[in-house]
Amino acid sequence: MPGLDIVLGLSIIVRLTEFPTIQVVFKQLGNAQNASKKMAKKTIDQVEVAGKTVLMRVDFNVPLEDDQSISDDRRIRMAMPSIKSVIDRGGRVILMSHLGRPKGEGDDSKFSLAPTAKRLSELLGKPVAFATDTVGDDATKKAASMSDGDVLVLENLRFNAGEKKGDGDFASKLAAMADVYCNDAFGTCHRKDASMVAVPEAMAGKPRVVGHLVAKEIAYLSDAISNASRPFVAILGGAKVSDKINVINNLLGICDTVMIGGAMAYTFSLAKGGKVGDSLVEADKVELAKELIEKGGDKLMLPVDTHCGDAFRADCNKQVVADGEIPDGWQGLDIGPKTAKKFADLLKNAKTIVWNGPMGVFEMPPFDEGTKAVAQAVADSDSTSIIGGGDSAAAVDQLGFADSVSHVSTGGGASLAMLEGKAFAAVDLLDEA
Ligand SMILES: Nc1ncnc2c1ncn2[C@@H]1O[C@H](COP(=O)(O)OP(=O)(O)O)[C@@H](O)[C@H]1O
Ligand SMILES: O=C(OP(=O)(O)O)[C@H](O)COP(=O)(O)O
Repeated sequence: MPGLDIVLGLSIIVRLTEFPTIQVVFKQLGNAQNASKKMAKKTIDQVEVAGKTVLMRVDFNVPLEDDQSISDDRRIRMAMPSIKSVIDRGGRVILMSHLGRPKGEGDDSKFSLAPTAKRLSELLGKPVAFATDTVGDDATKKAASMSDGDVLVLENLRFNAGEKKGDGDFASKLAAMADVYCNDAFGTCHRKDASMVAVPEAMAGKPRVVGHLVAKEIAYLSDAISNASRPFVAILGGAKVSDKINVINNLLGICDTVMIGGAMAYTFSLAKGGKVGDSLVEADKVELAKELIEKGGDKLMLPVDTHCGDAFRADCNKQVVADGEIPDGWQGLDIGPKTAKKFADLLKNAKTIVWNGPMGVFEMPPFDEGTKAVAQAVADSDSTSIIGGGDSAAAVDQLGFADSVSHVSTGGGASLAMLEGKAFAAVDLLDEA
């Protein structure tokens, strides 16, 4: 049986097969009364799978190029131990995931999971079947004709409106395909989508377990967060502004400093009465941003300058302007050099760093410079550093910093939710060991 190393703290390493019960401690920092909540979840290695079908929720929400090739396959590679654990023991695996946020209108084919099935087949060195739907004729037929050791990837769960709604009927159809449920989608553990909650609920009475990746991420993050040394800095960036702006309030109560870069910075510029041109903003979060500026004081570090372009293209005209002075027709695409230096200077002395979201459009040089400067500062610091998120992981890989940080997590929003001390309903309902 393949082993899995779980790093507990910074020095103790145990093998999952020798220590199959995951003891997870969630502890909200700075809140002694909240103490800790322990749980021990059954893992995929503890279930008899020979001749059985395992319905495994994975997070194959990978970054794609315009031609739909995968620019970073970390999330697929990280799901391999659980997949191999099942097929090596004579089980069958049906993989389900979402990719992106398809709107269900127009052509959503760019959100197809077909490229991930192809990549998985290359990694496994064996054919992987792909169903062009999730609970329709193709999936049902292909699931019914599987042999032991086979792997089938279903099309994007979010092509069905029932996924985001947590629809019971959709969940029952997925649940009917399998004998065992496995959650190995760490990046999606903070969601209550049908595949995360309603499907395991519909499979009550059958084994419902966590996979290697979920076990490893939760063990590492809960330990690193609950034993965090100070100064403790959170860095937030990226493009999921409405998701992440809501966590800042809690992070201000937990961390010593919260740094803001990426697209979220422009909602704060607006809140300060600045000009943001065509930058990405969330107009309905401006009032919240005002409150956060007031509450955060010096703890909340905002950009002082921005690198902007006159179009969302690498070959656009570019200039650096002071924060809040972006001209009409221009958009902020990265933090500016003064901000990068300010952030780097503070990060030098940090002892714990949790980072989610690139500082700018790192896929489009030179708008990768802010992310690179912050990554360099994290690498140079003497800290426990955790970088989470599909695009953030791609950024550190692409910019060559993946080996310089303590932990690259497959979940951005999920690692922030853990930092906030939030419980995961999608994990809580699974079987105790
Ligand atoms: N100023 C900006 N304007 C537009 N997009 C941005 C900006 N800064 C960062 N981004 C984009 O944010 C994306 C990543 O956002 P997000 O999904 O929130 O991160 P993660 O996947 O790491 O959680 C990247 O594709 C990056 O190009
Ligand atoms: O990429 C993800 O989250 P992340 O960008 O916070 O790491 C997960 O796949 C969850 O996707 P969602 O935020 O569209 O639910």
